[in-house]
Amino acid sequence: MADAETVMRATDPLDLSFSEAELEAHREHITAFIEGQLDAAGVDRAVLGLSGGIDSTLVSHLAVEALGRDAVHGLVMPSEVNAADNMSDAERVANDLLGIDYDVIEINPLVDAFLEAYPEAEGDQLAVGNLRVRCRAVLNYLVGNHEDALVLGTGNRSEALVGYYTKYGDGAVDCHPIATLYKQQVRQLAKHVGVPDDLAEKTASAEMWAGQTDAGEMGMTYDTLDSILALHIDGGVPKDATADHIGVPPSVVDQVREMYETSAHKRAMPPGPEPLY
Ligand SMILES: Nc1ncnc2c1ncn2[C@@H]1O[C@H](COP(=O)(O)OP(=O)(O)OC[C@H]2O[C@@H]([n+]3cccc(C(=O)O)c3)[C@H](O)[C@@H]2O)[C@@H](O)[C@H]1O
Ligand SMILES: Nc1ncnc2c1ncn2[C@@H]1O[C@H](COP(=O)(O)OP(=O)(O)OP(=O)(O)O)[C@@H](O)[C@H]1O
Ligand SMILES: [Mg+2]
Repeated sequence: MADAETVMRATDPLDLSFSEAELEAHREHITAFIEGQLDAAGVDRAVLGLSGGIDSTLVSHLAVEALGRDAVHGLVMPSEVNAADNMSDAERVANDLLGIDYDVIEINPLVDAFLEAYPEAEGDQLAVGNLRVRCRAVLNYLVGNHEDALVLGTGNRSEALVGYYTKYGDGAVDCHPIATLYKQQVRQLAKHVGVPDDLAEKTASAEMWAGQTDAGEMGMTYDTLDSILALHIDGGVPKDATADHIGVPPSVVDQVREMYETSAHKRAMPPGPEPLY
């Protein structure tokens, strides 16, 4: 077991790679966190969406380590825009890797019902994509209420810092077990705990519409994003020095800062006015 003294953070803020001791420490830290969250809530079950992507694969794996396979319920929730191989990967994770109970729930009828109620949004790619994500959140909480289970989030530090998630969609959860990890560290930890490489190295996609990739939409890879977040946003290194260090134009650093600033509302409780009295 790694203790605090053997787990030294890298001194180079650009070096986001963990040592084996650090990976083991994160594994223990996160499993203890999951267990602690359930204990504090007085429940002994957890539910989460399984997309076949690496974030949900890692969180479900760590949840099973923390709670045991009988305590974790997976929901595979395909829509018409999900790639079939991602949905079969999600079932592979539930069946072969973890051996947990899971349901496959098609969300198209739910999405269609909303669009029948409000046809004006039909064809609005982002609004309908967010609707798909929020339909899954409703199902997570339906199961969570019914089974007395907490809803586990799968958001990582990279997504949280730039608001790359749907407010009250995949952001609607009871806790965020991998919130401290940049995306590339999610992949490292996944490999460390035994997730097969083909899953750990998969191209990240929100799958809110057909063919969407995170890197395509954000206009940069997670490696670039992570480096800018670590140096400039978390590390306080000035824009030009960050751009030089990473080898990107300063405008890319500006873009990340703008995403960070305009998504501040997603990282805060909804505000109300100060008390009048
Ligand atoms: N300043 C402000 N103060 C308070 N609230 C503010 C606000 N600005 C917007 N808002 C509210 O926030 C809403 C916009 O936020 P939101 O509804 O989330 O929508 P939005 O941020 O526009 O879109 C979600 C983004 O996250 C990405 N995503 C979503 C889901 C999963 C993943 C993934 O990686 O798997 C990625 C998706 O591809 C897209 O780029 C506005 O309609 C408004 O209601
Ligand atoms: N089709 C789906 N079925 C069930 N849950 C889903 C589905 N699509 C998305 N989710 C849930 O929404 C979360 C956010 O999606 P996101 O794409 O950020 O993560 P991921 O798919 O696990 O990993 P990656 O970012 O590498 O694609 C997922 O981790 C999962 O919990
Ligand atoms: Mg995904």
